[in-house]
Amino acid sequence: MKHVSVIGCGNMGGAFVRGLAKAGGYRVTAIDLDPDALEGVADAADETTTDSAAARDADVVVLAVKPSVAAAVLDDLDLRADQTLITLAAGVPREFVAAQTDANVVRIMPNLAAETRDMAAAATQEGITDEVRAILDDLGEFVVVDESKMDTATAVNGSGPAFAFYLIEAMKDAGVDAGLDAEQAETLAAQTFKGAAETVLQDERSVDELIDAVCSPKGTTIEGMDVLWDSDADEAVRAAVKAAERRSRELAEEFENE
Ligand SMILES: NC(=O)C1=CN([C@@H]2O[C@H](COP(=O)(O)OP(=O)(O)OC[C@H]3O[C@@H](n4cnc5c(N)ncnc54)[C@H](OP(=O)(O)O)[C@@H]3O)[C@@H](O)[C@H]2O)C=CC1
Ligand SMILES: O=C(O)[C@@H]1CCC=N1
Repeated sequence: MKHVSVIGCGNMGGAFVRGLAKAGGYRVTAIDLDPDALEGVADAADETTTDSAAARDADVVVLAVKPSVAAAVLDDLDLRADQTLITLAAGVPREFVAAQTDANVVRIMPNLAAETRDMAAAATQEGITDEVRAILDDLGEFVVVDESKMDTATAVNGSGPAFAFYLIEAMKDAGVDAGLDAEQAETLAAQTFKGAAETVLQDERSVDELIDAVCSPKGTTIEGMDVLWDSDADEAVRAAVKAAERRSRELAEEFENE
């Protein structure tokens, strides 16, 4: 059984802890300075502690604190060369982390769906091991990218859930405005996004072919698609991704200047 310690059990670290607990086969230690954060993962973790020294007992340590406190946490950690440290802080270069620990370091960009084991993650080739691959497999889907692509991955799959939540809400609101019950509209909108995503992942057809499959001749969908094709909706999504990517680059520059 692999022993994984998660340092920082807020939104992302907490999702990691709960996802690993659901996957099974892991001993999970949750580490956070905030007792409320530990309370939030107490049901899922095998043990909780405020003492970061506990990370020395793990095979794999997940550093899930804010980029601004990563350096201070690393300063206190005294990991061994036979341990792997997964860093997931946005904009924090792998080399910055590797320079402060003896552990093998891999940088990943995960997302909140670690909790339901539907995570999309990007990982650097450098530092990836079979045990890291197994963890990422257990929490969803992952791709290996060159670290130069990490700012883009941060925007697409790290920030991406927020963009998808926004689109689901827009679909839900449209249903509510037209008279659907709010709870039912949320179920229909969210399940539609989930089903569409699953279809894209599993179906051999391209997205254009799938759109075509939904558009019956002279039917309803083509009327809605004409509105979308004539709009700037795709431009707005691109602009959101670009803005998040730019911020990831800015964060990285702050670390490169340290
Ligand atoms: N949120 C997301 O969807 C994603 C986040 N990330 C990355 O994950 C990291 C964490 O983000 P997020 O989970 O949103 O942040 P949160 O603030 O929700 O969680 C961070 C947690 O770390 C705790 N913490 C602070 N200092 C220490 C310390 N020295 N030792 C142990 N724990 C500490 C915080 O406690 P306190 O609140 O008391 O400070 C908090 O509970 C960031 O680097 C972010 O870039 C990556 C992908 C997606
Ligand atoms: O907003 C952020 O900075 C973090 C990184 C990706 C998702 N959340």
